[in-house]
Amino acid sequence: MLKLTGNRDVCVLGAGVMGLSVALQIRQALPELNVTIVADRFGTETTSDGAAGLWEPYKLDETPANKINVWGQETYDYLQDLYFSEHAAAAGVTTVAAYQLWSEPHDDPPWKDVVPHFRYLAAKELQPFAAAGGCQYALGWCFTTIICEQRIYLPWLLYKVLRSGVTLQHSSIKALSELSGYSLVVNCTGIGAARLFGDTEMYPVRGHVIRVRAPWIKSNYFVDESNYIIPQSDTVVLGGTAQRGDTDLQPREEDRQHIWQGCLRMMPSLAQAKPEREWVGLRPGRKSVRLEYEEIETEAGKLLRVVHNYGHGGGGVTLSWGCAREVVALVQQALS
Ligand SMILES: Cc1cc2nc3c(=O)[nH]c(=O)nc-3n(C[C@H](O)[C@H](O)[C@H](O)COP(=O)(O)OP(=O)(O)OC[C@H]3O[C@@H](n4cnc5c(N)ncnc54)[C@H](O)[C@@H]3O)c2cc1C
Repeated sequence: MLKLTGNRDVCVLGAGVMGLSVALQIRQALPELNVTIVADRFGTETTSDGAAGLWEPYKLDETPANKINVWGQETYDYLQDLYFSEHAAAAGVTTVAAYQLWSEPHDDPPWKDVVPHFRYLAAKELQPFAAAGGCQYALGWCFTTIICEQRIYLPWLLYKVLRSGVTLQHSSIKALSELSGYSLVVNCTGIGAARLFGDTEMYPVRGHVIRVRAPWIKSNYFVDESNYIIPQSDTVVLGGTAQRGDTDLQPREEDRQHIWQGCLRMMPSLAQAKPEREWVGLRPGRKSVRLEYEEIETEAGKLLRVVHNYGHGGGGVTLSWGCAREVVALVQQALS
């Protein structure tokens, strides 16, 4: 039991994969707290909803490898447990073989011991990819990873959040003084943190994906962090772009061409795939993920206790459960 020094009301600001994971874990670990999720976007309007949900620490810049490995491992283990549970289908969690190919020599990924079955591809295994694309690959590796399909997982998670007693409030926060009624705020605003918290270290990383019908594609493929193929239950996600500082949410023809041509080179059978829809989202880029406690003086001169949890770039799903666990520890410390 927490010995509370203030009221029991905690606000989780944001309803993407981070906000929902945090809200649920606070209620599970600290049931004496009242939790309200405040957000101006829920469900399909969030960045999280557009993500394919592949476990892979992507575009995390200078976030220390040891942090990524701890948060990533905890999330991997949690998702793997879900996969082996009766909830796998309802939660949209599955496992896939992942193949990553590099045209130039490349360092090992720092997270290679987090995933099972990591190994380098032999020359004869690279050969079919090279033949399909009419190119040479210097290196490739494969491993088993998890897809946590966000369009299925987020509604499932929201249901669990509501069942745990969390309240939802649909509003857009313009000033931190609007939150001063809470004993603590967990900041899970993603790209929104730049404006609301004046974080100048944040930058958007624009991502364009195309979803196609190609039910014969069952594995994940990645080339040079440039093009990727991620199977989902109903479609296959083809990517992608990673344009730093670009906030244009409209799909562009040159990106469409880059995605199609790049993915076709990897997997020529995609020429038979039927395009379904496309989407552009902004990854919440930051030099390093921000997960820490801060006391902020609001515009109205009041002290606001905040636990920050944002800036997860292209790996928010991958780190979600592990980050939420660390948030809970910080909340407990701050309120004790
Ligand atoms: C094309 C693309 C593909 C991706 N694929 C993957 C993938 O396969 N695997 C992976 O791990 N990651 C992937 N990502 C990254 C992942 O989507 C993000 O890291 C993750 O969604 C961030 O989650 P979040 O909850 O922090 O932010 P969001 O989902 O953006 O949620 C932010 C929440 O904060 C709320 N908010 C913000 N400001 C305010 C305010 N002032 N007042 C009220 N509410 C506010 C918003 O309404 C929203 O509810 C991908 C991203 C893109 C763009």
